[in-house]
Amino acid sequence: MESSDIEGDLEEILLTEEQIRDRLSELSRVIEADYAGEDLLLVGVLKGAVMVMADLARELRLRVTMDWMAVSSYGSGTESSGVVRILKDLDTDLTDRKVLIVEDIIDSGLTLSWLLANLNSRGPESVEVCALLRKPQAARVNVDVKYVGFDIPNKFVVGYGLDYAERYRNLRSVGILAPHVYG
Ligand SMILES: O=P(O)(O)OC[C@H]1O[C@H](OP(=O)(O)OP(=O)(O)O)[C@H](O)[C@@H]1O
Ligand code: HPA
Ligand SMILES: [Mg+2]
Repeated sequence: MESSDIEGDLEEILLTEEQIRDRLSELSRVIEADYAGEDLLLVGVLKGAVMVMADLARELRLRVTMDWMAVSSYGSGTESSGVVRILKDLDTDLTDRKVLIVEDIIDSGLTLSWLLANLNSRGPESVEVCALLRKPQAARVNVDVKYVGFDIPNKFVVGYGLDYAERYRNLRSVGILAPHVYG
C-alpha cells in the first residue's frame, strides 16, 4: 500500500470535497441570517472538527471569535465509551455569549449531550450546534442540533477531520474504510 494513496483505503466515498463545500456554504448562509449583527463565538471540538471549523469560519461573513475544546470518548477504537473527558478547556468566558459548537459528527450523541450541559452551565446567552455529519440510527441520546450538514448511515466513517486510530483526518472527502484496513 502506498502511504500517499489514502483514498485507496476507502470502500466507498460518501461525500466528496465539493459536496462538503457546497453544504457548508448553504449552512453558512442560514447561520449568517440567524446571527446577523451579533458577536458569535465558534467553539470547535478537537480534533475532529478542525476541518469543519476552518472551512465554516472562512465561509461565514460574520464577526466571529474562535475557541477550542478537546474532549475524548473514543480513544483509538470505533465505539464510544460513553465516558467524556476534558483534555483541553476553553480560554473564553462564556457569560452572556452566543455560542455555536462546531462538530464533525454526532454518532451516539453522548459527547454532544455532555458538552451542551457543560457549556450551558457557564452562563451563556445561547448555545447551538453545527455538525457536518449525523448518524440518526446510532443515536443513544437525543440532542437538539440546529445546523446539520448530512445525515449518514450507521457506518464508521473517516476523512475531513474524522479518524480511525488517528489516521485519515487529512482526507478531503468522507468515506467508509475498506475491511482490509481493519485487519
Ligand atoms: O456522538 P458520539 O458517539 O459521542 O461521537 C462523536 C464524537 O466522537 C468523535 O470524537 P473523538 O472522541 O473520536 O475525538 P477526536 O475528535 O479527537 O477524534 C467526534 O469528533 C465527536 O466529537
Ligand atoms: O464514524 C466515525 N468515524 C470517526 N470518528 C468517529 N467518532 C464518532 N463516530 C465516528
Ligand atoms: Mg476520533
